[in-house]
Amino acid sequence: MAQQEIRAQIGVYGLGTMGSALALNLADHGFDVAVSNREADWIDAFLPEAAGLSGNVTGHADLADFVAAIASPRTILFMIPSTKPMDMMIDAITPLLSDGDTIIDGGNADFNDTRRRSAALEGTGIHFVGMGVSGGEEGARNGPSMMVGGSDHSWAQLKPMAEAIAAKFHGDPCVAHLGPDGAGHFVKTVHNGIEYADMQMIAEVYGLMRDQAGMDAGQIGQVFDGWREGPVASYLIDITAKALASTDAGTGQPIVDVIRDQAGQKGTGRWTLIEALKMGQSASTIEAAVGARGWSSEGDVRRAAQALLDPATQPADIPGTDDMENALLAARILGHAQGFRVLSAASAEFNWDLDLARIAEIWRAGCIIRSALLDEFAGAVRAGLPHGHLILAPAMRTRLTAALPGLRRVVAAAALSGQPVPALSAALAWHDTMALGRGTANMIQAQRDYFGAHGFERMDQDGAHHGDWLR
Ligand SMILES: NC(=O)C1=CN([C@@H]2O[C@H](COP(=O)(O)OP(=O)(O)OC[C@H]3O[C@@H](n4cnc5c(N)ncnc54)[C@H](OP(=O)(O)O)[C@@H]3O)[C@@H](O)[C@H]2O)C=CC1
Ligand SMILES: O=C(CO)[C@H](O)[C@H](O)COP(=O)(O)O
Repeated sequence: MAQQEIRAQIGVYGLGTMGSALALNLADHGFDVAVSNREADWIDAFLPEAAGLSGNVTGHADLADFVAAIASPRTILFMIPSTKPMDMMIDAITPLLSDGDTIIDGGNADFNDTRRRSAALEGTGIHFVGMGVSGGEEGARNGPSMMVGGSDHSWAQLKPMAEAIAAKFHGDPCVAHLGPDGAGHFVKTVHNGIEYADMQMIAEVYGLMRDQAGMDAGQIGQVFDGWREGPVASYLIDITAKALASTDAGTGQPIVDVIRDQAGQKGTGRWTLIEALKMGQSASTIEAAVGARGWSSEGDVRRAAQALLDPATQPADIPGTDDMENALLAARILGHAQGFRVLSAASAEFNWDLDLARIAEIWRAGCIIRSALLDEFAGAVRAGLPHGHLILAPAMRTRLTAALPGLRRVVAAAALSGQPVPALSAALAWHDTMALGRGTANMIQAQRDYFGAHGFERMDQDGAHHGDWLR
């Protein structure tokens, strides 16, 4: 067969961490892959890695050659920054494409951009897919979780390849077509928001052990190692245990002890919040996590403030590690419940008809937030959420009743001893807000009516009312 007759089933553009791993995963599963990259050197460096895999991998420095190497209708996956570079690449590649071809943005995109790009290509015959990919480099290489938004036509093209390379939970591929345009990227954004909250909660418990219980990294690592099999078992607990056991080659110290306490962020956590707030939702655990990353960047101020601020700490019994495990368990349920609530609101807002149970199912393996609890979440969502809330599902109520005492003791001890636990506190405060039939918003309404004549509803009469305020 002549060389030009061999056409790849998929093109992968962008051979960075994620693109190269996904291309290798595809080739490992027998798919023929055409690859390209802005800097051609990366293509030459990449191709030897793909040698010997079952699929044929060809490299193409020229964009037109890359497109020509892919069988029609084409499926082209971009793993590049989903910001300006994605717009530039859409502009560059679109004139080379034909009716029925699909461009996939597999990066972490703001779903508003995905909707804009989908709308711009509407009617051109070219389809646009926003696909969230989770699992980091290792997941991309060996089985990620993927959240797809786009047309049925594109999904039909992509499905066999996506299902083959996805992580499997008891044989079920962790990938699904979740809706049109921005649905996949929105779900990935909320996944990352939950990821932020979970990471922050773990960091807070680590802080209690380090700063209040006086444990060193090795000792804390052993506690997390012991949690790898229990109810809080998760990928993030796993890597926390491994990170705590890792040593810095240069100094011989635990590596966590030489890392500056300043967290980076690329936007997905913040986007979750922005979208939640726009829809009148509060994802307070995620907000606490995003805020904590923000405050962490003010290291110089915090070091100066430590000498100036008196925390007026009070004696506290530092809870044992069983309480801390329960605190993480309860807070993880509450954090996920907020995430699912945001998804549910977005589904209604954008008419996506998101299948929340399927979303929970495709998060059971491959993704960063995979955990022992996710199968329980999936079961609870599939059974139907009372009043639309995960925390009201019978299995979750049972779990919360057992774990909340630990969360309360941890938050109380942290407050007394001056240890910041913003995400754990936010989780508890949200639980208690939801558990209080008569809250305190009557006072907010009184104040609003007092200063602004905004009116209020009464419990005993219909209609809008004003108070006879003393002035
Ligand atoms: N790393 C992770 O854990 C995860 C990342 N993602 C997302 O995947 C995408 C890729 O991330 P990752 O692989 O980590 O990033 P890398 O930095 O490893 O690679 C970035 C890739 O984008 C290319 N690129 C950058 N700018 C441009 C441009 N202007 N035009 C064309 N190509 C460009 C780079 O090409 P060049 O070699 O020429 O610089 C390179 O191939 C991002 O959207 C990221 O958010 C999603 C899930 C997890
Ligand atoms: O999508 C991911 C994991 O799911 C990426 O690793 C992402 O970069 C994580 O977000 P941030 O860099 O803001 O911590």
